[in-house]
Amino acid sequence: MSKWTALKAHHARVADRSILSLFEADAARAGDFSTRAGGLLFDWSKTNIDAEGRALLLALAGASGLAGRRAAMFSGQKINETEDRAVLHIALRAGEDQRILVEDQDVIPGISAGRRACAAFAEAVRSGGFQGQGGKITDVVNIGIGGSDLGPAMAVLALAPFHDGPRVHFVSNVDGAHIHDTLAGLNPETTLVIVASKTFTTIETMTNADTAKRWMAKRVSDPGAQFAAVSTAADKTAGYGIAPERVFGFEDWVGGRYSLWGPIGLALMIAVGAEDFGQFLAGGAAMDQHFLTAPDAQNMPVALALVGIWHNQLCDYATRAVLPYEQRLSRLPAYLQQLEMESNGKSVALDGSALTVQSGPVVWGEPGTNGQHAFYQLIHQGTRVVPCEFIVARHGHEPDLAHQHLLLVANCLAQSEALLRGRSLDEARAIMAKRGLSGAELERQARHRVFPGNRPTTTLAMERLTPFSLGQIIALYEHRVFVEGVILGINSYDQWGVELGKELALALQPVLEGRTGTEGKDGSTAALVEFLKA
Ligand SMILES: O=P(O)(O)OC[C@H]1O[C@](O)(CO)[C@@H](O)[C@@H]1O
Repeated sequence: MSKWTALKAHHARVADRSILSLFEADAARAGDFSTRAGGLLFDWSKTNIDAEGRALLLALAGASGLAGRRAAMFSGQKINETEDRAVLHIALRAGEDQRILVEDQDVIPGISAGRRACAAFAEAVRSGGFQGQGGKITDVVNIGIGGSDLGPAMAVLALAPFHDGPRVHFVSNVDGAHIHDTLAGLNPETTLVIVASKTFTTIETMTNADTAKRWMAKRVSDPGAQFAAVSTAADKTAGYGIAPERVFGFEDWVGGRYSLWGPIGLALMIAVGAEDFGQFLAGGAAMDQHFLTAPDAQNMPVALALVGIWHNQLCDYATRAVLPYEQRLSRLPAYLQQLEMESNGKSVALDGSALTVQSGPVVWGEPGTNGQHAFYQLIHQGTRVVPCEFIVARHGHEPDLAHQHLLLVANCLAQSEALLRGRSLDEARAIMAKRGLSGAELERQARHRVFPGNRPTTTLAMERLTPFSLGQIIALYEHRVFVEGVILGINSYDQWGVELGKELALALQPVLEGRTGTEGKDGSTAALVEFLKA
């Protein structure tokens, strides 16, 4: 029997079981289904996975070649086969004493030199050693999209309590409203623009960079002097007129959505300083060590992946909600959408054959408690089950507002408890009876107040959101995506699915300008062009 078949048979046997019954049968369950790594706690006991299910999932992971693929990634082998590239974001946070070879070349010295160059520039911007035409830099605008935006934007917000540098803004959308509203109120003479693009060809980024240059040129005699670039394409940055000392390069074996750890993190480094950025890297490196050395059964990224596989593949839950009870992680769901969906949203296996399992799930979410007053209604009482992943810290950063943090934590725990327990019809009837209802009206009202419960959740808990713990969490999710991708048998590191839309958008520009016609377009697109063309 294949590992998948065995798992499916097990799932069929336990699918209708109540998760609460697992706690009743095993007093030690919470500890047994919790995984710890460097101060983080991942509680996956509020799922329907039992000891047998876990053993079968671990066997599946083992049989998928996880150990070999992990070793291959960490040793610089070209596991991104469709792009013929190594996958080495882990090298960006590795210590200077490590050696990682790509085609017999140690990549660590180059990474260390790049890190030092970024740190020197970031510190110069922060201290005033680097100035704009109008003096010390007050504002930094990072222009990038996808992996060149979501990571730094998420992390800059997450680490707000550590900011002591200039204000940092992010422009990503080609919608002119984004750059217009961001630049409004900024002083071009004290603004630094970072053009962040791995390829330096992305149309949104290059269009916004041109707009920023024109805005700056109105007040600054040499706008290029207040531009920096982060890219793998040194030839293109030079062509754009940015002096080489402000160009920070990285290698093509760093995928866009995995690039926050290197020069793409420049905006973060300017905001919090090189030392705190180093702590962020240290957190990521600590998670790497854990992932490499902890046995699979005690391995946190593996645990997250097994829960993900169980819910997506066995239970057929098509989405998962990421719900940080931490306002400053409000961009984390968007960041994870790219990380997870661009990585594991594929229909083809490594060998080019059609995938025989589902691709990765839809990832979405919002911070708690806001979500509670918006979409949790469906999570509690809707007909579809949405596995929820809660994230919470023991402490906030506002000692004067500790009572608010306590309320936040109470809400987080209450949600997973409510989703586990639910409320039975009898309990709802008792509540209605207490309110003085009886008969058919009591019955009718009680039915609306039933919570089915038995809805799976996990909770990732930490001491406090710091540069180090943020690094741990981001690396944790990266490795989770890797493990899920290995189990699904796909390449998590290419993204061919983004190409077609880009090509068609380019072709539609002259059609919308009226320079070419709508021949060959489907009826809907042609009609929309007619309606929307300027
Ligand atoms: O950094 P670049 O090359 O501008 O690309 C931005 C983003 O665009 C994508 O290629 C998707 O369109 C992402 O993978 C990438 O993060």
